[in-house]
Amino acid sequence: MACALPLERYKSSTSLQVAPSVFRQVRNSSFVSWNSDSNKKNQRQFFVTMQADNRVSRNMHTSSDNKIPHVLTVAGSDSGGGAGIQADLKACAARRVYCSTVITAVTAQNTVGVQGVNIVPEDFVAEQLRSVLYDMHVDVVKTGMLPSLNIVKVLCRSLREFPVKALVVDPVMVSTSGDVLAGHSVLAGFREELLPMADIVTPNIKEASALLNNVPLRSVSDMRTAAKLIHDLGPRNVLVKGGDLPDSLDAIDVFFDGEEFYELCSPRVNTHNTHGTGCTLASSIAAELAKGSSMFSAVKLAKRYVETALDYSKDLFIGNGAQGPFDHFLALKNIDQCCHRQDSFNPNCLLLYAVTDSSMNRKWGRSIADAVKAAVEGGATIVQLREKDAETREFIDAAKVCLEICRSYGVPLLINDRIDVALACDADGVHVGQSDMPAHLARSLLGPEKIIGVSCKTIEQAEQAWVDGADYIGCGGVYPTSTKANNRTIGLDGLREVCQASKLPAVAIGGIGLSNASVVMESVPNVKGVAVVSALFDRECVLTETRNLHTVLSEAMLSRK
Ligand SMILES: Cc1ncc(COP(=O)(O)OP(=O)(O)O)c(N)n1
Ligand SMILES: Cc1ncsc1CCOP(=O)(O)O
Ligand SMILES: [Mg+2]
Repeated sequence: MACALPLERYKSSTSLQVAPSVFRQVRNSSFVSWNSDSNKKNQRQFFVTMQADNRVSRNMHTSSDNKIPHVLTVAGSDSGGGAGIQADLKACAARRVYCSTVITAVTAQNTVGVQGVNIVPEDFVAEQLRSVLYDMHVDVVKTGMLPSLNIVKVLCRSLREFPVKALVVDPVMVSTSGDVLAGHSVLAGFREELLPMADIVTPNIKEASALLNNVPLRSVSDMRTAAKLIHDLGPRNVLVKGGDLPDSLDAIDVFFDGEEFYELCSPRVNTHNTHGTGCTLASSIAAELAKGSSMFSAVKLAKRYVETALDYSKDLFIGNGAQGPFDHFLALKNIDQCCHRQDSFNPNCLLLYAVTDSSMNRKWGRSIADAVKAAVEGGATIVQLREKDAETREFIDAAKVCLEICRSYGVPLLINDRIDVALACDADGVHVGQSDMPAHLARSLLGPEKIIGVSCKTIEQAEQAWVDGADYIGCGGVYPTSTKANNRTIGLDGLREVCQASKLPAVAIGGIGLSNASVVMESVPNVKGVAVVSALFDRECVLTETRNLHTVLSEAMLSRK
């Protein structure tokens, strides 16, 4: 029976003294070393002590402010470093999540194929699981290669003993080179034990077919049927990956949450460096879940990350085989800057969205930087540089200065229309309209971390923005405006209709200012904020106008609660 022990007892308990020697013996000997009597004794002593101290150690972990999201991967090792445990470790590190590992098999593998597989005895898989789960607080477990039915059973037993926040199952069966990694008997374990426990399962076309007694999958419609049938086996969500679907220009994955189907479409990256994409995707989903994302955002973020990494690595040359690995860290080339940027988009920053205008600044004799500084000092929560007639070089220079100002206030800075300028100054993102660069292309150029907003007047456009990987929509013009010529006004009703249907957070734009901001916030409950040009920048004092608008919006938010 587990019991709570005082901290002093924990500190001096034998677990801390026994553990290192136990681990040394494991490292210096073969897997069967546990058969010796003395090791068995040590092992027993180790876990009896760990069990007794379990509550104390868990309390220590959960109370810590420095807790880092933690994924445990249960998978096989790939000596080539592209897939398996190695891909999982890299993906989690790139997504800034701690990753512990339970190795189920050691493969001799490279970019040509799998030359050998050594399955770890199930007792020792159980041993590794105990070592991690007794000691550490694991948020999410992700599974990859589970080469025997007994290993599946051992894992399920551990998961019942140590429930985690989420279980991500990548039902690895065949390597990219076509080598079999899990025999037929494992399928029964997946169907009967593991899948019913899974929060998501991520089969590719071949794996989905194998899980369903080899039904052929040839189209997106077949993938939908398969997703539904796999869902019937028990997992809460299913992602059928369509990368291998023949005759398709785009890569289409089908996500099914038990109620709705979503087709996640992305342009196919033309590269041979795809070894490890399945492992990386599943680990990245696990990482996002560990950080607290909902399932659907975790899937979208993970897909976005994998697509970006593939695109960055398309010309990489590692190994002479047909399918090379990709570089999980290239997207983080600018790792220092990434570290002090916000981790992911926070929709609350849409509350007071200040959009600059060069002609207004000229009229009032201000530089872009002066206008931006006054707006962020006054409480703008996000800034967009909308400099329609600026020269490119001038625009980049001004954007760099504005970025420094915004970063010092922790306010994101986006660039209107100009993806090139956003890249050149490393802005936090872009805002694009229906006739600008499509959001999915902007995403592939900017990478997974940047914020992308899309102007939408219709439900269909909002749906497309979401499919394209945007973070928010700008919806309007709500009221008539003279800032944007020939812009159709959609009114409060149009705003409400689009916002209610949108899966992305929305900000209202067009003719909004002090006099009507609270009406907008009150009449459209799920609008996140207002984007404003003239009410801030076509005024004598930008600071005062922003402060006043901030007060109005804060009050509107309070009255929503
Ligand atoms: C937040 C926000 N929403 C909408 C727009 C308009 O963008 P677009 O339709 O591309 O028109 P231009 O601003 O480029 O004239 C926006 N800029 N910001
Ligand atoms: C850029 C834009 N997109 C739709 S309306 C609009 C202009 C908003 O400007 P203002 O806040 O001055 O009405
Ligand atoms: Mg535009």
